Amino acid sequence: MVKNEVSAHEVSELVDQGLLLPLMEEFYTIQGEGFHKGTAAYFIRIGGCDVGCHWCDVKESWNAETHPPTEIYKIVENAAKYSDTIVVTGGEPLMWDMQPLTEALKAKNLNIHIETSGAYPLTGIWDWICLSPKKNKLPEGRIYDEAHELKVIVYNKHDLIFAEQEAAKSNKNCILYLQPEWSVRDKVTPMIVDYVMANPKWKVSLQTHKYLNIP
Ligand SMILES: C[S@@+](CC[C@H](N)C(=O)[O-])C[C@H]1O[C@@H](n2cnc3c(N)ncnc32)[C@H](O)[C@@H]1O
Ligand SMILES: Nc1nc2[nH]cc(C(=O)O)c2c(=O)[nH]1
Ligand code: SF4
Ligand SMILES: [Mg+2]
Repeated sequence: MVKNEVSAHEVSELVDQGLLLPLMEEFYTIQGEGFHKGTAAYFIRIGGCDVGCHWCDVKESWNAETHPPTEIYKIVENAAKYSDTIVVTGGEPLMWDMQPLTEALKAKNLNIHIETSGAYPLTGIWDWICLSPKKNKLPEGRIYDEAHELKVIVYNKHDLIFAEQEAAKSNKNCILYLQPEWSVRDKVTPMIVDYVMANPKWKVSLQTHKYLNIP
């Protein structure tokens, strides 16, 4: 091995420690969904997810092996140039230890948000947690107490029952959103509208970036 070159074993240890993360993409855009929709933010998309939502709109993220292990300090240095609001998403970011990345972002005084299914234990320091639970791999533990918003994706009417079950587990300040699954939006959006008018503790969330044709 050439001097300074890191072995595959060392890479995997650094990934385990959260010092390298499989980076799929990063982009500056407008947060399209949920409470912070309309706010400019820099997105960091970390690869790897085994939750398996059949309608997932980023299936290319699932296989972590296809995304290069990237030094968190490079990610942070770059992110800080664009925005003071950073959204960490994936893939499922909580598959990895988020403590080092979020500490490094905080050292730059950035606001850090996460988009997560909660399928893995909560790590990291967050200013905003968007929990989007999935039936196939339910969240566990303290994330229900920590989440600022609960965003349930509605693909069919049973998802409204699931949404109520998940809301019952969430903290009392958690803001509740129903978001249409994109491919069936024409069918489920009217159902969500009726449901929110009948049950106004819920709010509608749309994937507004897709209407705006931005990333
Ligand atoms: C791609 S996921 C990545 C973060 C994390 N794995 C999660 O599911 O929360 C980002 C957000 O997009 C939502 N989402 C994914 N596919 C969608 C679709 N087809 N329609 C609507 N929302 C979708 C997820 O529920 C989540 O809130
Ligand atoms: N503009 C924009 N807003 C988003 N909100 C959550 C997203 C995600 O994929 O996590 C997302 C995304 O991919 N783009
Ligand atoms: S948990 Fe998130 S990234 Fe994983 S499959 Fe579901 S929507 Fe996609
Ligand atoms: Mg998205």
